Amino acid sequence: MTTRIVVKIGSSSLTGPEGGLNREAVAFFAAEIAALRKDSCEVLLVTSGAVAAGFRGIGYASRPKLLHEKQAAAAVGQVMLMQAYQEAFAGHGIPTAQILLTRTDFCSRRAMNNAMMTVEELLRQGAVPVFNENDTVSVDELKFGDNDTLSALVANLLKASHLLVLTDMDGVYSGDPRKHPDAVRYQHIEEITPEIYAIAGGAGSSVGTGGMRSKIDAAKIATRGGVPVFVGRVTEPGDLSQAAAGTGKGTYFATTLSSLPVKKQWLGFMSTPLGSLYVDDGAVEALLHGGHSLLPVGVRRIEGSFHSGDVVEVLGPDAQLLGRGIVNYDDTQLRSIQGLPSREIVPKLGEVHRLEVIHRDEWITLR
Ligand SMILES: Nc1ncnc2c1ncn2[C@@H]1O[C@H](COP(=O)(O)OP(=O)(O)O)[C@@H](O)[C@H]1O
Ligand SMILES: N[C@@H](CCC(=O)OP(=O)(O)O)C(=O)O
Repeated sequence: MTTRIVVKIGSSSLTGPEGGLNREAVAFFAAEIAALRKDSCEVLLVTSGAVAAGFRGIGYASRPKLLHEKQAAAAVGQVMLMQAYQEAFAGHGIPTAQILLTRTDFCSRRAMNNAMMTVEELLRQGAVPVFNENDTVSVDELKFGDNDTLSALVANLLKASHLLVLTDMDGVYSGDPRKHPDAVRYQHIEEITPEIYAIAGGAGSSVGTGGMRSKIDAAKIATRGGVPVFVGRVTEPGDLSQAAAGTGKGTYFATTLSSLPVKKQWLGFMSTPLGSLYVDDGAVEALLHGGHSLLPVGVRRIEGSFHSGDVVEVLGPDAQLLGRGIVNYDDTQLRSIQGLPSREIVPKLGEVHRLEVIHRDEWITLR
C-alpha cells in the first residue's frame, strides 16, 4: 500500500527575513519531495509563501498587516510560487497542479467531494497537488488563519499516513526559543493538553503567520482524524525522508485513532457551532466513555440561539470542550426541557422526532 504524505511548508522556510521568494529553498524542497516519491510515497504539498513572496513585488516595504494588502500581495506571490514549484519539480520529471481552497469550500460536502476526486486523479497521474489558501476570496473571519490548519484538513480528507509540518524550528519547545534560550525541545507529545497550548506562542519570523500555536491546533485536528504529525525543520538532503521515517529533527504527535468519515470531519473541524450546551458529569461520562447520546436530563446551561439540525458545541462542568454535535431541538424548546428525564419530554413538548438532544451518530468527541 502506498504511503500518502502531506507536507506543509511555512513562509519562514521559503522566504528570506526581508520577504521575497527563496527559489533555492523551493528547489531544495522539490528535491526532498522527489526523493520521498522514489520511496513509493504519494506526496501532497501545502505551501505558504504567497504573501511573503509577493509583497515586495507590489510595492510594500514589509509584509502587509491589512487583509486587502495581504490578499493583493498573495495574488502576486501565488504566481511566483507556482512558477517556482513548476520549474523545480519539472527538473525531476514531476508535474505540479495548483489547488486553491477557502474554509467555505470545506463547509460544502459537494465542493470537498469534487476536490477529493480531482486530487485522487492528480495523484494517479503522478502529479504533486500544491495547495494554498485562496487568499483573494477569503475574508478575515473565515480565513484558516494559517496553512497549518489547511494542511491538517487536507491530511484528514485524503486520509494521509503522515502530516509533516515544516518550519524554522526543530520542534516544539517548552517556550519560544527566541524568547526563552533555556527552553527544551519535546521529541514526542503524547497528548495535547492545555499546558502544551500554554507554551506555544505566535509567529517567530517576520513572514510567519500561525506560530507554534497554529501548529499545535493542526496537530490536534490531524491526530483526531488518525493522522500522526511531525513538526520540525528540514534543511539538509534526506531530512524529509527522515521526518517521514520517524527520525526527523522535530517533534512527533502520535495517534491511535482511526480516520474519520467526511461527515464527522465536517462536524468537528469545518462546521460553525451556533450554540453551546453545558452538561453535568453524568452526561460527560455518557458522551466520553459510554458511547451514548446526549439526553435532556444532562443539560445544565444553554447559550446561543439555534434550530434543530444546527451544530452546537458541548462543554463539561469545567467549561472544557467535550465535542460537537447536531442538535435535535431549537434553543427555546431545549431551555424548556433541560434537566428533565426523557419520560417527561413528550408530555411537555408533544411528539418529537427524536428524544436525544444530540444522537451519537451525529456527535464527535474533541476532548
Ligand atoms: N513553544 C515553541 N516552540 C518552538 N517555536 C515556537 C514556540 N512558540 C512560538 N514559537 C515560534 O513559532 C515560530 C514558527 O511559526 P511561524 O513563525 O508561523 O513559522 P512558519 O512560517 O514556518 O509557519 C518559530 O520561529 C518560533 O519563533
Ligand atoms: N496563504 C498564505 C498562508 C500564510 C500562512 O499560513 O503562513 P505560515 O504561517 O508561514 O504557514 C500565504 O501563502 O502567504
